[in-house]
Amino acid sequence: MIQINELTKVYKLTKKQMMEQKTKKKMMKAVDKVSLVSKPGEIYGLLGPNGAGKTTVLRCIATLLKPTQGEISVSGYDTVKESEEVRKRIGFLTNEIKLDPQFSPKYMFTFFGRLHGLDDKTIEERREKLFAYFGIKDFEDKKIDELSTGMKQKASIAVSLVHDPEVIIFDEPTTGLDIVTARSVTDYLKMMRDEGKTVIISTHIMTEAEKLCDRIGIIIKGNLVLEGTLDEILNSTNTRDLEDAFFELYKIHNKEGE
Ligand SMILES: Nc1ncnc2c1ncn2[C@@H]1O[C@H](COP(=O)(O)OP(=O)(O)OP(=O)(O)O)[C@@H](O)[C@H]1O
Repeated sequence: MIQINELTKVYKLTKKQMMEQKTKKKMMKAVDKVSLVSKPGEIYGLLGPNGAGKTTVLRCIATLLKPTQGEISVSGYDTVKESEEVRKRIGFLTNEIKLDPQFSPKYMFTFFGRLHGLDDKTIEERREKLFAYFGIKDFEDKKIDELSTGMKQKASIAVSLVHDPEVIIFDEPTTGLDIVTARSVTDYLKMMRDEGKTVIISTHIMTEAEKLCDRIGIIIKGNLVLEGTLDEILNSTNTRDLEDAFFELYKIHNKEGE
């Protein structure tokens, strides 16, 4: 279970960032009082456009960023005060975390397994299962550097699951993957959901959110503007699909200067 209570994250901008973003403001509020609950046995999807704050929310849950205000608990542990306990229980995937290019998927899997305190037999069993499922065996001994984007993503996913975490936090898990590989990832997420794990993902792909997520939170400019099952979202926006619902909300919540 993930419980987020009024999470606000403000970034201090460097001079370079101020120039790039053409702003005189020294602070940037990326997430504004977001509250949500992601439950075991459910896939929660954070859906939003580029820069909406999805990665920031997921990084705060994963203890990589400290909230400016608000609290987050994962399986009852506070992400700031009990970050070690949280880290033991989560599998985190993000595009920005790269596997060491010099090593192979097999080496990285064993390395992270040992880091989590697993014995070699358990690591081997998990590797067999995950590498077979994601079709990693054919390239398990190749250097990460020599792998395609899809192969790297598959290896990163397997490594993030080495300790069989109860909470899965995946930032845009299918970005850059072909349709076959993307389906194997979303099927795996469903399997973990059905095993009773807590799964939260971010996406900007409407069909993925529609098909995969049990509940969807729509985030625009750092605000969680609507949350619910697909049916609840369509009912409350009086629309027929998620894309239409999203644009209805976008018109209201993306006004300049807000
Ligand atoms: N380290 C940082 N310093 C300053 N600003 C940042 C930093 N990280 C993110 N931001 C800004 O915070 C806002 C939210 O970014 P975030 O990456 O959380 O959005 P996102 O919804 O994940 O976007 P995307 O879909 O493009 O990955 C953006 O305006 C971004 O430029």
